[in-house]
Amino acid sequence: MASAGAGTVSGAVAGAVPGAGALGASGGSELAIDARGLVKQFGSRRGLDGVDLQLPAGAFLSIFGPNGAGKTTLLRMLALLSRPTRGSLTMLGVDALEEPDALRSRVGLISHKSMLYGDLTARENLEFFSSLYPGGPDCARIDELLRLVELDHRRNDPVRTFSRGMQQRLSIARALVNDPDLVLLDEPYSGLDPHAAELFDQLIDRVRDGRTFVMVSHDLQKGYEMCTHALILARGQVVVCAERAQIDAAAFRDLYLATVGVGVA
Ligand SMILES: Nc1ncnc2c1ncn2[C@@H]1O[C@H](COP(=O)(O)OP(=O)(O)OP(=O)(O)O)[C@@H](O)[C@H]1O
Repeated sequence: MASAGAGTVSGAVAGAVPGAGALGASGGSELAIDARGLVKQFGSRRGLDGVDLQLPAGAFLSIFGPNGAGKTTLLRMLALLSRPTRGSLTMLGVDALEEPDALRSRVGLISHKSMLYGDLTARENLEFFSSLYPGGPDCARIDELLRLVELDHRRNDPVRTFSRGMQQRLSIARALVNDPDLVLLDEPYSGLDPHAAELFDQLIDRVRDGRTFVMVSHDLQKGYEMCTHALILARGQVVVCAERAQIDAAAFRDLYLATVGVGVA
């Protein structure tokens, strides 16, 4: 499965990593993501250049790659914030290009930008985001989430008075307010101190149950440790796509380093 190479990288990868874009989706297992031939054209520049990805439900995929490799472009597509120029994308069994609205409530996004309203309290933020989904605000769930992220005692404080780590915890609650099946993490550790990062780890562990995660990370070691599956992009193409169990850690690091400097499309 190590697939479509990016320039010099493909030679280094060939034969080194098993599998392909199928990520060990064994017969019969449900796919959370089934992307085929995704292309994103920005004028004369190509952000994604034929990306295939088949990810089983319940997996944790870490996406790596140098600056400009296409990680954000791919994540934005999965978050239904951007459409591919070409290709197909099915998520959670739904055609994401034909029926994006049917998917929005099933996908949550946590990025290094908190996407919270500073003048609203923690609770008001969650009520607002909850009200965007069918059924309106779910007060019991909001209370449960505030306890989960250990912000119950700050529920009535404006978010602008929160530390970065606290905002990040609240953004997890925001992303989970609609109980999504697919959670997208865009460099969630960016700007967190070691303690806040540890708390964030614990929170992610506590909300893993049955959900599928996709995380973009520049931290090779952390991203590798957390994932069940790994994807390396360079120049908008898939360089490596494999179950972690199939990847030797040292070889993976070498493969990743080989992409640095060839990522910008
Ligand atoms: N809105 C846009 N308009 C034009 N080009 C874009 C746009 N968004 C992304 N690109 C280009 O697409 C390519 C991939 O960008 P992308 O942001 O996905 O990379 P990335 O892997 O997330 O990089 P980084 O690690 O720096 O965040 C780059 O060449 C970038 O310049």
